[in-house]
Amino acid sequence: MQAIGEPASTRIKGCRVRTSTALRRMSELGFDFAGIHAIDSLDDHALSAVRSLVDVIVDEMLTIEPVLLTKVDAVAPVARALRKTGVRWLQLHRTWSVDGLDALLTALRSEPLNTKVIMLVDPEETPSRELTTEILDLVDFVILDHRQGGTGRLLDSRALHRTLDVIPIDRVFLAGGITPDNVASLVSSYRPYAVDAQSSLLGPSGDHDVDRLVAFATAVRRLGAEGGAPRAIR
Ligand SMILES: O=C(O)c1ccccc1N[C@@H]1O[C@H](COP(=O)(O)O)[C@@H](O)[C@H]1O
Repeated sequence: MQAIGEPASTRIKGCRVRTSTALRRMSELGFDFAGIHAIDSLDDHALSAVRSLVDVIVDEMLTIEPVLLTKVDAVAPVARALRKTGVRWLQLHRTWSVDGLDALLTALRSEPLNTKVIMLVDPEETPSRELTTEILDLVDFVILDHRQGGTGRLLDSRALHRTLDVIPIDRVFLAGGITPDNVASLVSSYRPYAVDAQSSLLGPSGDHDVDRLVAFATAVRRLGAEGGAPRAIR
């Protein structure tokens, strides 16, 4: 995986990874991040499923970073989940209060994991400039997506542009309806730190579809190899 701060092409995150097969395939294809869901609960059952995927990454030395994705918004269970699974990247798919976030980060600082936090900002909710700036002061990255998540719908472009006036693009995971067909154009236009896709990578069975994974990774990597298309004027 590319290191933070390295000038590099846009990273790729694939979400809702549930099987070791999908994990291996994504790693082989050069996906940088695997989003592993524990959306509504961080109980032992959910954490053991996350842990078994993390074990595959560690045991097989896969070059993909697991991201724990949750809507749980309480400090103790989130800190425990990271401790129990060994995951170092956390996606909070819910807007925390600034005080809550502060408490979480204080708790995480006492852990040895050096967790990177990605927090949801939904551009269509027109977050205030002040709130967005406060969030940016606390977290490492934001994910721009619909609050609901997993919608397969693109963000409204005017709302997206408004939000990107406040958030540096190299701290953005861009999500929401990104597909193998539209990802090249979005990367060329915005050059986010990472693109994130879920619905478009799943086949009818709900599992990751190999052809879609290949098409998605190829579309992003081809741009990187070409040095990227010129940034679009917004
Ligand atoms: O997929 C879900 O059900 C989900 C539920 C709650 C929060 C996030 C969820 N999914 C995340 O949504 C983005 C984008 O998905 P899509 O490409 O638009 O389908 C991705 O990070 C998913 O992990």
